[in-house]
Amino acid sequence: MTVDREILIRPRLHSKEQEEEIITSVRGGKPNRVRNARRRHLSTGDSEPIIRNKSDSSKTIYTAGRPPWYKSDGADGPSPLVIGICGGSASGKTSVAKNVIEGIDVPWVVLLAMDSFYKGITSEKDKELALTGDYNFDHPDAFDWDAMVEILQKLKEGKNVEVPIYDFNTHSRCAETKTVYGATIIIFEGIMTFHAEKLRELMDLKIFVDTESDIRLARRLMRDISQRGRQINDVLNQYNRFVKPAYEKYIAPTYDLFFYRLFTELRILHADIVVPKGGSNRVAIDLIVKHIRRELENRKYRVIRKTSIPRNCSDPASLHLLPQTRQSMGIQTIIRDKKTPRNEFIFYSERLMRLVFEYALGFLPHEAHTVSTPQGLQYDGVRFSGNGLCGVSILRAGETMEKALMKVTKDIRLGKILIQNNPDTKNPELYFLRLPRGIANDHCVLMDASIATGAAAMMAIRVLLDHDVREDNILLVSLLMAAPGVHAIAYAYPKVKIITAAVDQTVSKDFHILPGLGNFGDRYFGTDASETMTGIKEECFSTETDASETMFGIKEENFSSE
Ligand SMILES: Nc1ncnc2c1ncn2[C@@H]1O[C@H](COP(=O)(O)OP(=O)(O)O)[C@@H](O)[C@H]1O
Ligand SMILES: O=c1ccn([C@@H]2O[C@H](COP(=O)(O)O)[C@@H](O)[C@H]2O)c(=O)[nH]1
Repeated sequence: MTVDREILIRPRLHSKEQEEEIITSVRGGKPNRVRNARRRHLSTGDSEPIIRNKSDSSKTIYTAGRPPWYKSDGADGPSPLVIGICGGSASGKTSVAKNVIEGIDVPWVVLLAMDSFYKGITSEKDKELALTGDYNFDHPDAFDWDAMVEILQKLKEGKNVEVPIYDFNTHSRCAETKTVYGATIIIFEGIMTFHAEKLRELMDLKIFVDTESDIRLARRLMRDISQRGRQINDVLNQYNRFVKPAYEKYIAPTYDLFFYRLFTELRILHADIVVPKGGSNRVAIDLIVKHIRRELENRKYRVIRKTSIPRNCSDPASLHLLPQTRQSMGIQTIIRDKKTPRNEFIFYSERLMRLVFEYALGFLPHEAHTVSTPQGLQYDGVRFSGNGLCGVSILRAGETMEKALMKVTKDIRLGKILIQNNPDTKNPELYFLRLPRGIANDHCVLMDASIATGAAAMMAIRVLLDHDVREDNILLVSLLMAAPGVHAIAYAYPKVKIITAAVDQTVSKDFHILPGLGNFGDRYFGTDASETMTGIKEECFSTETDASETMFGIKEENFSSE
């Protein structure tokens, strides 16, 4: 397993040390709260959980999975396709996985490494053995099989999981874990991925990467010396004592008839496809990609949005509804009225925004704070006790809320996310991203004027999490939400506080909130729906970005807004 510089998105602000941190990244998503600039070799955790598609730079793939769109009520949704990739150490498993991911071109993919499940060593004696290549990491007993099965099973069910992170330098698990979400496709790669029956049962396709032993040894020598801090003699010793025999006994018999006959009592042939020459075998990769695409088509992959909720389903604990006073009800009545002219619609919706923001700010952490009044007396009050506060709008309707947020919060830093539905796949896609600098330590007010199925909001939450914002530091604020959207978001992200002025019960088949208030953006901006798609993008890119800076089709920019 190696670091591929090319496929990482690197935001431009990084200093040399931060850059160092990024290129130490390995496969998968971002380690939680890993802030170590020291170059480390970890089992998992690309610093940016994104892969750029080399053949089409406008496509972006999220390798830490996608939010569990399905099962907002524990119900259906197509099961993800699980692909197992097995092969000897340094055979090119990771390279094959990445080439396949780029070829299949779906936005949400989980890339999980078996290395993450090494038990690791704790005793001083074992550490000394590991140093000289005398500890056996190539035996099934070196892995935590129960954790592997549990995590893969959960991902297959669309749930999010905490994946351990393994440090090859210290031969131990890191304190941090990495949050990974279920996805359309889950790729699980490692030296013994076909070893356990319970794991094999979860796999829909089993690929074996077959690379000559001398090439594997040469690659391993280079990798272990340059990335895992080993000495040449120790690498050779470990290879001869453990890696080679384990390959012949546990790995090769899962696909190779010769070794299978030698160890027939242990293994049967499991691989569906054998890829000779690994990642450079374009023909094999193309065939695999075609097969996977056909499978996905058969499974009818779509973001299935919930347009209803089960009967008697109570409100989730994370939902906070603005107190329904006559004042807020009166404003709602005006903005829901189709006869309300645009200037009044803007005026009253902005009033409602201020009310809902004031209410939302009450959910931020506060601490006791005493001040002296001009009369020389003390007043025991409270003040905001968080690190910082920022607002992020989901374009375009969320942008209408920025002015109201700035009226109630002084000097707030703002960011924007543009998410649009792909008209063919109906999947939400990320087009534009501009987040305030240092957002990871902030409480973040995520805003959208109306939320129907919750798909765009969930993607936006996911983007914030990918930028290290803590789930419990996110306040999702809107004027109107549909109940199915509330439940879907609360199920996927239970720690996000959902704050809204109103909840309507129904979403129509074409994803309109009923009774609703119409298309908020169109009514606010005075546009009509047919102009909306192109209008938003042009508006967004012409005012906020420099097209030359657009990376990989998504503009990702960190800035501080004064
Ligand atoms: N087809 C190839 N040609 C040249 N080098 C390769 C090829 N495939 C992989 N490598 C290199 O070999 C090393 C191991 O590859 P990797 O995909 O990480 O293997 P694994 O995941 O099986 O350990 C890496 O340094 C990688 O860049
Ligand atoms: O602490 C450790 C854990 C594992 N290894 C070696 O790693 C390879 C598996 O990783 P690949 O990326 O698939 O090559 C395995 O052969 C172990 O020998 C280690 O050296 N130290």
